[in-house]
Amino acid sequence: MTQDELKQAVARAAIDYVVDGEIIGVGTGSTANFFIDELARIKDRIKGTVASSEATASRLRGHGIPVFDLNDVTSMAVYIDGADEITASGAMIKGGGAALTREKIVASVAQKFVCIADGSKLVETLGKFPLPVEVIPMARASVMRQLALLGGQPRLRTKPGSDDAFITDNGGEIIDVVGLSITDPVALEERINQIVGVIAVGLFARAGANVCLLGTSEGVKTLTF
Ligand SMILES: O=C(CO)[C@H](O)[C@H](O)COP(=O)(O)O
Repeated sequence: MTQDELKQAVARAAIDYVVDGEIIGVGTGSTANFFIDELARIKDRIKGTVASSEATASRLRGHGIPVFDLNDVTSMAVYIDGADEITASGAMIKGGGAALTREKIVASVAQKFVCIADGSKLVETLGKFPLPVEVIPMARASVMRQLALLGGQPRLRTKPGSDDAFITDNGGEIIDVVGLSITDPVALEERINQIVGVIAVGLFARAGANVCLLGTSEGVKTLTF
C-alpha cells in the first residue's frame, strides 16, 4: 500500500470516532484532508466542526460542512488530526504543516484526541523530525539562541523557494529545531513554553493523543493511551 492509501485507510477508520449531533475538531495536513473528505459523506450527522487552520476551514466549507468559531463552542466531542511523529505512549511532534498553535488550542477543548497516521510516524524517541516552535517575529533571534542552548540547531522556516520567513495563520514565524533527541517530552514542552516570545511548541506531550489509528500494510492498528 502507498503512504496515501495508508492515510486514507486511517481517515476512513476515524469516522467511527465521530459523535452524531456534535462538534468535531479537525486538524491540518494531508491525513486530515483525507479525513475531511470522509467526513463530507456523513456531514448531515454532525452539528459542525472547528478548524485548526485556514486551509482546513476552506476545505471543510468547500464540502458544505459548517465551520464554527471556537469562541462560540462550549463542548467538542473529539479532535481528529495527523502527526509528524508519535510514540507508543501517545506523545507527538506536530506542526510540519505550521498549524501547531491552533491545533493545540482546538485539541485542548476536545474531550478526546484521535491521532490518524501512517505507520512510518510511530517512533521510539521523538526528535528525528525537526521540532516546530511558533514565535512572535520580533523574538525570533532571542528564542533561537535559547533553543540552541537546549542542544538543537534552530532554523527559521522560509517560504518555499524564498529566503523570506514563512508566516503562519496567526502572523507568527516557525523555528524548526533539528537534532534534538527528546527523552523527556513533557519536561521539554514545559521548558520551551517558558521561553518568552514562544507562542507554542509542536510537542504534544502533556496532553497527547488518547487514541492513535495507525495505518499499516496489515490494516489499521488502534493504540489507546
Ligand atoms: O501537525 C500537522 C500540521 O501542522 C500535521 O498533522 C502533520 O504535519 C502531519 O501531516 P501529514 O498528515 O500531511 O503527514
